[in-house]
Amino acid sequence: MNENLALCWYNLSVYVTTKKRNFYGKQKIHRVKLLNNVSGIMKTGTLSAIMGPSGAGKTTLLAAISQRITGNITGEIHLNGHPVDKELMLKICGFVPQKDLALQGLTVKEHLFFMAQLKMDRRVSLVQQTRIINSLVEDLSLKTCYFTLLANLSGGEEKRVCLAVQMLTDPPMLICDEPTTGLDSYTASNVIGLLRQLSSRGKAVLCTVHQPASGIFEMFDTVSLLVPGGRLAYFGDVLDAKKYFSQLGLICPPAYNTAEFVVKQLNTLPDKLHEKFKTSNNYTELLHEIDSAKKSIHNYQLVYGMDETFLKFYSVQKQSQKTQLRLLMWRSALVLLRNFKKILLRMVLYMVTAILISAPYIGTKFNQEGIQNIQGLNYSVITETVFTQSYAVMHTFPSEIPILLREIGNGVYKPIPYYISKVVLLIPQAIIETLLFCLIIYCLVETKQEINNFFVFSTPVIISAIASSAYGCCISAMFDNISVASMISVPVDFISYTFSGIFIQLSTVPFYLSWIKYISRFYYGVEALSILQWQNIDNIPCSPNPDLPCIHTGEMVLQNYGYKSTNLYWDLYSLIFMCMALHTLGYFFFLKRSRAQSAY
Ligand SMILES: Nc1ncnc2c1ncn2[C@@H]1O[C@H](COP(=O)(O)OP(=O)(O)OP(=O)(O)O)[C@@H](O)[C@H]1O
Repeated sequence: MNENLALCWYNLSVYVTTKKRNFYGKQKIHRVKLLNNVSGIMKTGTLSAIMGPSGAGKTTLLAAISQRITGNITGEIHLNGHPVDKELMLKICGFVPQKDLALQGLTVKEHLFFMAQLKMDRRVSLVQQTRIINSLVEDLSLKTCYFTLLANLSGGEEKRVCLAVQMLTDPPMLICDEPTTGLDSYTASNVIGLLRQLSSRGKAVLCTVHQPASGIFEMFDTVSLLVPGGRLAYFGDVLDAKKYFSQLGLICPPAYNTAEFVVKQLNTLPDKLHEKFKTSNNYTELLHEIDSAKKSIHNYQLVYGMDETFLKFYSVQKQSQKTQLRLLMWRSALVLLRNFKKILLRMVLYMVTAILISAPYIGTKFNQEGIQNIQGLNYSVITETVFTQSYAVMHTFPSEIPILLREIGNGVYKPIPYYISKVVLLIPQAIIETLLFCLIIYCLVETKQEINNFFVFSTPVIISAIASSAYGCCISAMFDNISVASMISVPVDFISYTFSGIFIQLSTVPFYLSWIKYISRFYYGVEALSILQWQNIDNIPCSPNPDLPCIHTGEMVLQNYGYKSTNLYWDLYSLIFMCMALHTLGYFFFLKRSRAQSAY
């Protein structure tokens, strides 16, 4: 990229709304200003820094400039004189976040190829992709960790992998949030050296640095200094910063780290430094520079209403949603297989539970006493299945959500292929686990009088399992916090299983509560299993004691629990409908969150 690009931001402010409760529990909405009229500029061939105390608003400024924030932004952002929109910024500006999020079960090679296929133009062949990846691996010294799992990378390697991912599309601008945090001074210097190289090759690079070690600060060309409240305290050449501070009477002692000195002043005199800067020559120069950068508009031609410089980024053809789905399924399956031990442990625990559940019912006779036992077993089978499948998804899905919301926010793929890939992988998992679970119970307990086919016995259980994993998906898409999801789920589940028909004769439930059974995952499963168990049975032996009541037929058993023998297909179809409704709801919650989430 040889063109001279200039991205300038003028009087940029960012607001967010926060909710606070007062002493009486009344909710008040506050509008908080995170950035306060900040201006600055970044240009091709320069390495710029943003520095300031923790919480000053450095990350917020980067996110606002790169248009990856969802808060309310005011002010102007111009690229070569044109107001720049989010779509273009996502395409031309790579963003390396402070904490990279990626599925840790992939190796560096797998992660780079996965990202290359989704981020690059789909017309780029695999051979070309490999060539680009190899050259990035060489440039960023990633050869030694090319086959290492992301989970095992060192801090410096992690930053370089993240940089490589952003470099795949060769964006002319690169924004890095604290690329040196957590690194020793040698590695930090290497990372900044790398960014320096990229800027000298014609990229505009901007990054935040917390407190750079001596020598690192001087590697930057320009610096923006922020004080708490997101206010600008300096913008200008790094080498002039020391002079500027000494003009204010703040003299950096000899042999003292300039960056450390500057940050100390920002912490101790925030208001004074902000006020002084607004009346300084540096600020006037900055405004003048922004003004002339805006006027460079005349040098660029518009083609189809777009700046011709960026036409190639607009014409990038992303992978189709079908290919995105295939790639996402490949990634999820790989991570799943790498977690083989966890899956095995889960499977073993599930099978042990099946044995423990069956144990009290082994030897159950088909007589009056056996009725309660068989119904108890039906209830245990469905309850265990519903809980296991719901809570397994509720605990695995949220851990991935921050990663994929960021990937979706950065335009790597669309929400729908991700959601489908997740569901498509969850279904076979639920089927296999439930089949093995049912097999153990079917073999250990003699409930085969009527259910003489194992697959008939397991069908309602499997459908309950699939509907329950849909419930888990829906709840975890709804809440970003697993503890809130669990808190909501516990009373919902408690009410649902109360209406399964085991604890209460369903026909005696008052009409204003009877609807609850229709939203109970437990009710449909237990009723379906009971119908399969008892339908067509008319020879249940009575107790030898003539004083005890006798239930002769299966129909009577069903009536006793408030179930209807004609409801079998209604139960199964209701579970299928519930599954589809929960996934649709889950997808919409997921979509809503992906739109509201900042992509940094
Ligand atoms: N969504 C939000 N709602 C409310 N406050 C927020 C939100 N995002 C950030 N803040 C607040 O804005 C301030 C600036 O945050 P930011 O992350 O930009 O700081 P920073 O300078 O990058 O800090 P650090 O160096 O510690 O990473 C902080 O006080 C933070 O708590």
